[in-house]
Amino acid sequence: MSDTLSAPPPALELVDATRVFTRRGGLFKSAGKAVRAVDGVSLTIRAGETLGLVGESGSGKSTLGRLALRLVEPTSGRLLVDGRDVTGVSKAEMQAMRRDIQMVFQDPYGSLDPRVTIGQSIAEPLKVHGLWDSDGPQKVAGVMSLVGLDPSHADRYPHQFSGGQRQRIGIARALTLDPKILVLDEPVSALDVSIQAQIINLLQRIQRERGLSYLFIAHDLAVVRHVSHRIAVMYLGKVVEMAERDNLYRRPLHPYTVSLLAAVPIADVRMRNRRRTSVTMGEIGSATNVPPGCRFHPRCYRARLVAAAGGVPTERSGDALLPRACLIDQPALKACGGTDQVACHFPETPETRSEVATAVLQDIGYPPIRPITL
Ligand SMILES: Nc1ncnc2c1ncn2[C@@H]1O[C@H](COP(=O)(O)OP(=O)(O)OP(=O)(O)O)[C@@H](O)[C@H]1O
Repeated sequence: MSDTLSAPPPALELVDATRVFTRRGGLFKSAGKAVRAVDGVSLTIRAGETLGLVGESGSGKSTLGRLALRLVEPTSGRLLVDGRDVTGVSKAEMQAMRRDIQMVFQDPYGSLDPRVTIGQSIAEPLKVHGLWDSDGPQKVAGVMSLVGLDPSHADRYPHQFSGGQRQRIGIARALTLDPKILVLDEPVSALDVSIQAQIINLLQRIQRERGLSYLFIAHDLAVVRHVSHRIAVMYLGKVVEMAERDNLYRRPLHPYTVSLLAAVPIADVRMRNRRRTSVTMGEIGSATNVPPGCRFHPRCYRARLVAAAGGVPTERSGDALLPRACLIDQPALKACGGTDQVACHFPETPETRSEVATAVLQDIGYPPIRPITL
């Protein structure tokens, strides 16, 4: 059977989704400037799968998660749920559709009213959606048991629970309406490692039992590797690489992914002795002043490798000599914002396959980037 026939149907699709914010607040230099928090992102979450979403702080992950629920409205682009275009539907229709997509936040304490019992909090979505009836208490007890909470504790208050238990309450709340999709925004980041494992096991068990789809947003690459079927990597509003989990970790193609996975300073070939230096990664670029061309180019070790090896037209940008193609917008750069596993636009040059490139990649613990045809 072909992949197309056997692949599970899409549960959620974002098509060319963009969200632009205008910074408020006169005190900051960036005030009044536009931030393209999500910039032309297309992705699909298939039924029953976990799509991991990684990237540094400020890369647009939370905004993308909120776009999926239309908690923030897209500036442009489309949102499809179960194949149905819900981009332009009314607020009331969208509210009804939210039964199918729910969100779990990093800080469940922040989203739980300290004056309200956890039973009432878990029941709230049923009440908001007009679904509270005589079966309500049983549903609340059922969902509490599902997440490993004792239903007899329904009349307790949030402060009477530990961090891990509060995250279970947050998950129970999200499950009350029996959704098909959960957007999990850093759901374990605030928890101790041992508790993280329990919550992840819980989420995986619920996914198996209920066939849920997850968009799992996280900084922690080890956690994302553990939970995801596929992974999307975001940088300054763009998805720069998306791949099956094992492909991404074994053979990252985008220099940003390589740098993220390496998470160690990368050898800078400009230094003849290849001494370790952190210049390659540096800080994430400015969201209000996105670099032209490939937006990762100011931090890209590979652009420097190519420029250092010669043979391509180069240009000076700041303190670095970089391939001109990295600095200008051209159709080939689309590969950097593509939706399948993609590389930057230099995969086929001899320079990227040079001994130096190989040495650098080995140095940071990854096999050389294999050439692909764009
Ligand atoms: N409501 C808003 N108004 C203005 N700018 C915003 C707003 N929300 C997000 N941004 C900006 O959009 C960009 C992406 O932010 P977002 O929170 O989506 O990133 P993130 O990858 O989730 O980061 P983090 O991991 O820190 O949550 C940032 O530059 C942020 O400052």
